[in-house]
Amino acid sequence: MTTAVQTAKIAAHGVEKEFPGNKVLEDFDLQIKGGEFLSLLGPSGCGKSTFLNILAGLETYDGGDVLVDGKHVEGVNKDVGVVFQSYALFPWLTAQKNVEAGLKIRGVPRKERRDRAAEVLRTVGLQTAANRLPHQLSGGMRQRVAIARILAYEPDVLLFDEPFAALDAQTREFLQGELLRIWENGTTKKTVLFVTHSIDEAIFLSDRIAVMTRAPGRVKALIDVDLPRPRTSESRNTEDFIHIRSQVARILEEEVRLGTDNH
Ligand SMILES: Nc1ncnc2c1ncn2[C@@H]1O[C@H](COP(=O)(O)OP(=O)(O)OP(=O)(O)O)[C@@H](O)[C@H]1O
Repeated sequence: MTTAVQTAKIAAHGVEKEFPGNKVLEDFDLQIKGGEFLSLLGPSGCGKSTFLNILAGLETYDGGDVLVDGKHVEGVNKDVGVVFQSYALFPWLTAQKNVEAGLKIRGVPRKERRDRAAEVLRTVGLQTAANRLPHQLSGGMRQRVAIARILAYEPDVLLFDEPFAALDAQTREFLQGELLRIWENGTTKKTVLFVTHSIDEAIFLSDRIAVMTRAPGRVKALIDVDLPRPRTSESRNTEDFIHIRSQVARILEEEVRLGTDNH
């Protein structure tokens, strides 16, 4: 194992994963530094979610190494926060209680649960909606509750699996900005893996983008996103942004075309 693998916050080395009759990950290598925001892009079905689930301990793997803080991932890792596309909120609990539920599982005492939930709901701009049930919230608000729920227990590592994919374009851009604000203002920078299909979303948010091959997936290219922070909606119109977009699109298109040529 190389030194880089040992010192990275997240390290995947030679990861193999096969579902029955379906090789999904093959020789998958990726290192993410502590405090880095990395997005994972790739053709549909290339194994992005599978890798994220492996990191969260929700899925097993067949070979290679997957390490967080130098330790092999074995079983569900409570120090890792995951936000999925579907909000996964308890429909019968208010926003406040949904956030508290995550803390309860971790054994946080009641008073502290209440205070911390109120604080993170403020952080995501939902203080006035704390007593509403999920069906009384918009999609964007529900996803903010899901983000608040993981922020409440302060994991070092945040994993996002297309969290904004179900939202309208305007809400999506708004929440991208909000997520960056929260991440950039955190007292300790969290390490983020963000799975998305949107090239623009990946560029706007990330320090680096990993582009995967079609299945069986491995990392095909790593692209640095050297846009200054804090980023604003203006960042999206800069020459650098547009240049990175065409670079990433070219790599992705090549992979998708190779896939169709084979069928
Ligand atoms: N639990 C499972 N059992 C069997 N096959 C699975 C399972 N989970 C995923 N797969 C298959 O593994 C492959 C990779 O799926 P995965 O969801 O990781 O891809 P993805 O890159 O996230 O795709 P998308 O971009 O379309 O969301 C797909 O062919 C999928 O059908």
